[in-house]
Amino acid sequence: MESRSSSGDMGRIASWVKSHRPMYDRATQHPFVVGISDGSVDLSAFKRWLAQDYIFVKEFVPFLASVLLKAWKHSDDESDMEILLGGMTSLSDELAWFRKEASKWDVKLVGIAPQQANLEYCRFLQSLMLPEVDYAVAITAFWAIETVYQESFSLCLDSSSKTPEELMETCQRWGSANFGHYCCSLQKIADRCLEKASSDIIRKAEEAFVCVLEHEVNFWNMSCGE
Ligand SMILES: Cc1ncc(CO)c(N)n1
Repeated sequence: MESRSSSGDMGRIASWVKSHRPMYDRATQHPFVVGISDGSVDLSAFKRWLAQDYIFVKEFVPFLASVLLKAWKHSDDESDMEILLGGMTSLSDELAWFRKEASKWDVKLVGIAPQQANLEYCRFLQSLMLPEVDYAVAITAFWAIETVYQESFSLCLDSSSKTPEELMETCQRWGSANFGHYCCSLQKIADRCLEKASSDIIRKAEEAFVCVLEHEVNFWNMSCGE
């Protein structure tokens, strides 16, 4: 009998992580994050990341709103809405956390210009907000964006890591088991949508996944000051 998908028992998402492993690892084990986990991170790089990520997360709100709208229109599973709404709540929390963290580090958040890599990433988000972008494509990108941070920062919480105490809160925000659980829920939604998607949509979703990985690497590079 023919298997359910070209990837056999593995969901689409897991099969893409496998087939794009080198790029996935570049995004989730970047020197910036490795530097946090071994304590060698340059604090001026961390501060640059903090201010730039605040700009990014503000753009992430309308992106998530567009995903919510697509779920409302096209999802056949009511629980998607609940999961995404939970994500919206944590974004509101996250923005408040950025302001608190910035004041702790004496980092300015107002009047900061987004750097090139950030601008390009935000532009990519905007392209995914268009109504003609399929729910399956948007939710795949959303899963990927959250998961890169989850994998990255959970590395900094490993028992063998030497993450500086003052950076632990940052790492816990995205690296926690709770956030990991949320990413798994997003993966299940994406896999379910992709199971029913046309080959054209599947191709676009894979492209969006790879684009997210590239933008994430560029974002880390920018934070390192490259
Ligand atoms: C650049 C970037 N990627 C992912 C996340 C996760 O929300 C974030 N805050 N910033």
